[in-house]
Amino acid sequence: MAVFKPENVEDFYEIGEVLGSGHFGQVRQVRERTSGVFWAGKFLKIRKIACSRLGVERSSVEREVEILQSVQHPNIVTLKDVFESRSEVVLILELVSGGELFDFIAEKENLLESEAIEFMKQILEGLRFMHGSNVAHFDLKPENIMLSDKVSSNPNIKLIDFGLAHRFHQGEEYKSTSGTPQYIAPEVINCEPLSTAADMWSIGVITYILLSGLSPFQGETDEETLRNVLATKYEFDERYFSMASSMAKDFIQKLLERNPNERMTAEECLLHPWIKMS
Ligand SMILES: Cc1ccc2c(c1)c1c3c(c(C)cc1n2CCCN)C(=O)NC3=O
Repeated sequence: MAVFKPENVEDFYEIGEVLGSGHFGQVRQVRERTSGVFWAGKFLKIRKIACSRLGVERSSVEREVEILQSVQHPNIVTLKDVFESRSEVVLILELVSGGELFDFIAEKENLLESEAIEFMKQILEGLRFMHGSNVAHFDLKPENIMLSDKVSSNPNIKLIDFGLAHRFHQGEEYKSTSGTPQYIAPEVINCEPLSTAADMWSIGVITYILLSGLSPFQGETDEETLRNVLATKYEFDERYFSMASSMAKDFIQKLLERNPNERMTAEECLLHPWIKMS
C-alpha cells in the first residue's frame, strides 16, 4: 500500500479558491508557504463504505498517483506531492492557469485550422508518450485539455485528470464503462476489453468539435448519445465543415473507426498528412 505524507497539508500550503469540483471532491488553488508558488490541490474524499457513491476508493487514488509519477511529459500535468489525513488524500498538482482549451477557443472569433493543428500536435505528443508507457487516460474530453497560460500566443497544452487512467500489463484484459457519453468509444459502451485505442476515438470526437463546434454523436439524452456512438452515425454537415480541409475530415474518419484495431494510433496521427504537412 502506498504511503503518502501524514502531515497536515495546511502546514505547507495556504488553501485558496475552488477551481472545480466533482464526485471525487474539489480542486482548489493552493499556495506553497515557503516559496509562494501556486499549485492546484486535488482534495479527494476517501470512500469509507464500499458501496457509497461519494468519494473515491483509496486504491484508485494509489493508481492515479502511480500513473502521474510515471508519465512525466511537457504536455501532461505534473504531480508534486501527496498528503493524507484520516478521510482525505490531497494531490498537489501543477497549476495550469490558462484554463480549458475550449474556453480559450470560445473567446476567439474562430479557430484557424492551422491553430487547431498546433493544439492537436501537442495533445498527440502527450498521448504518444503516455501510450508508449502503456497508460490510457480513458477520460479525454475538452474539460481535461487545459492551457498552461492565457497570455502567450501559442500556450502549452496540458492533459489533466488521470482519475480514470489505467496502466496495461502484458497479457492483461481491462474493461470499464466509465467516461463521458459524448467522448467514449463503442467498445467502452459494449463493455469489451479496452486498449489505448479508446483514447484515440475520443481524439476523433475532440477534433470534430474543434473544427465545427458541433459534437458528432450528441443526442437529446445520454441514451440517445450512446446509441449514436454505437451506430457510429455522424456526418460532416457542410454548414459547419465548409472551411475544413479534406485532410482534416480524413484524419477524423481514421479515428472514428468502430474497430479499435482499425483506428490510428497517436504515432500514426502524428504522421498523418493533416498534421505532418503543417
Ligand atoms: C485555472 C484552473 C481552473 C480550473 C481547473 C484547474 C485550473 C485545474 C487543474 C487540475 C485539475 C485536475 C482540475 C482543474 N480545474 C477544474 C476544471 C478542469 N476542467 C490540475 O491538475 N491542475 C490544474 O491546474
